[in-house]
Amino acid sequence: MISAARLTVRHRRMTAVDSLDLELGDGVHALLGPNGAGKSSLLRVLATAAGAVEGRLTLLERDPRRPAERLEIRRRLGYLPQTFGMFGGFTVRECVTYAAWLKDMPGRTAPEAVERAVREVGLTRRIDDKYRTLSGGMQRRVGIAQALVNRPRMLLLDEPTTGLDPAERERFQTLLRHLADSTTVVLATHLMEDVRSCCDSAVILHSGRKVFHGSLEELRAAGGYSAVIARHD
Ligand SMILES: Nc1ncnc2c1ncn2[C@@H]1O[C@H](COP(=O)(O)OP(=O)(O)OP(=O)(O)O)[C@@H](O)[C@H]1O
Repeated sequence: MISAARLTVRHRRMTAVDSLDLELGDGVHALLGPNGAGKSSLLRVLATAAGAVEGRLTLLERDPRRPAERLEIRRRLGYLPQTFGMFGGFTVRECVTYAAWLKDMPGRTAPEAVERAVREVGLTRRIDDKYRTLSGGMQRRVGIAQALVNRPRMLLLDEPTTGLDPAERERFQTLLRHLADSTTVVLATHLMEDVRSCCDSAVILHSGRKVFHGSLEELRAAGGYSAVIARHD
């Protein structure tokens, strides 16, 4: 559950997210908008990786400004940033175990959770291979496994399907549909195919402002993504 009121994010003098009001519950929510609209900036704040400068934010009924509550949020969070790197010498298992450790998962449940997450992204055969020996799409899937390992209640994905082959993209969309019942998923993407196949609703940002929030039917009724953007250009 994500609840934001007049949330504002700035990079120096540039306002990346401007006075955003947003309520998101369980389900898969597309976060759309042109390059530079503020999607990644918003996701970083929702992931508690950066602070908002103004406004109110509640994540999973907790206040991320309070250190103890922020820790509780992080334990229940999965975040795949737009770009990420791992130590090339780590194996897939070690990369995902490292994420489990950062999320404070109990040592006795972590190994099984790591294997499950690696299976969910289809990398079981490569689990003991080094990260640097994987293809770009496979490295992306390691990032997805890291985000999934703690069975997060809130899952934030910044362009997760970039570089995935069609079969893996489909597997990923199916996985998100399974998670939708019990997880608040925010999926920043430029791919309308991802939106159509697995999202319940769409939020469109334009120059840091929310210009649309509704179901996919409502988006169609509004003329589709391009029409909404054109009205605000
Ligand atoms: N670290 C930073 N320092 C300064 N400005 C930044 C920084 N990160 C983002 N910005 C600016 O904030 C605005 C929003 O960028 P952001 O990356 O959030 O957009 P986006 O919607 O994710 O774009 P894209 O679709 O290209 O990934 C842009 O104008 C960008 O130049």
